[in-house]
Amino acid sequence: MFKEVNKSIIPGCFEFIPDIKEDQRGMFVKIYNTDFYSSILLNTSIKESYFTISHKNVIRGLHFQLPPYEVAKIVCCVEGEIMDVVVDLREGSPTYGKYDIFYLSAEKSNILYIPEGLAHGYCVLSEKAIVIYNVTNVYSKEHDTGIRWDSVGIPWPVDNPILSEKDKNLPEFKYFHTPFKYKGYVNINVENLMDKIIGNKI
Ligand SMILES: Cc1cn([C@H]2C[C@H](O)[C@@H](COP(=O)(O)OP(=O)(O)O[C@H]3O[C@@H](C)C(=O)[C@@H](O)[C@H]3O)O2)c(=O)[nH]c1=O
Repeated sequence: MFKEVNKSIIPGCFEFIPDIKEDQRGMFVKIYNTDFYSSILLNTSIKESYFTISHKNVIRGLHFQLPPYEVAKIVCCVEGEIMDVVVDLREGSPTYGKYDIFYLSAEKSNILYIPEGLAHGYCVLSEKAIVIYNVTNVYSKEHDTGIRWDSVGIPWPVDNPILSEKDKNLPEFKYFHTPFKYKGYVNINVENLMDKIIGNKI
C-alpha cells in the first residue's frame, strides 16, 4: 500500500508515500490498514474520522488533546496543498520543543502519522484544501487545546493568516506546562519495513 516511508526528526512520527493506483477513471489511494500500522507499532484504535475544508492562507492549530484524551492522528490532504507542522511536546523527548514540516498534497497523497503528545497544525498553500483525519480518541471539548501558531519559531509562509478566535487566543509554547511524557520509541528500521511492503507481506 505504501512505496516509501519517511521518518520525521521527531521520534514516532512518519510520512507514508502511497502506491497510487491510476487508471482511466482517476486514482485510488489507501490511507490505512490495521496490519501495516500495527506492524510498526503505531496506534491502530481509530475512534473518529473527520475532514476540514479551508481557504488559502488559513492556519489551523497548533492543536492537541490533553490526557487522558490524548490523540494520535493520521492526516492526509485530498484536495490542494498544505504545509503541515508537528511540534514535540513530550517531556524527555530528544526533540522536545522542536518542529518538523511536511508538505501534504492531493497530488502526492502523502499521509502523516502523528503520535500522541505532538501539537499539530497547518497552513493552506492552495486556493482550497480538504484535509482528512483518522484519530485514535474521541473528541473532548474540555481536553481540546493547543499552543499559539507563532510561538515555536515555525517559518510560516504567511504573516497575517486567517485564524479562528480560539487559535488567536491559545497560550504561547513558553507558558504551556506539558503533561506529556516521552515513553521512548522502538527505532523502526525503515529498510526492513520496505522489504516487507515490497515483498507484499503487507
Ligand atoms: C476537532 C473537533 C472539533 N469539533 C467542533 C468544535 C468547533 O465547534 C468546530 C471547529 O473546531 P476547531 O476550531 O477546533 O477545528 P479545527 O481548528 O479545524 O481543529 C482541527 O485542527 C487541526 C490542526 C487538527 O489537528 C485537528 O485535530 C483539529 O484540532 O468543530 C468537534 O465537534 N469535534 C472535533 O473532533
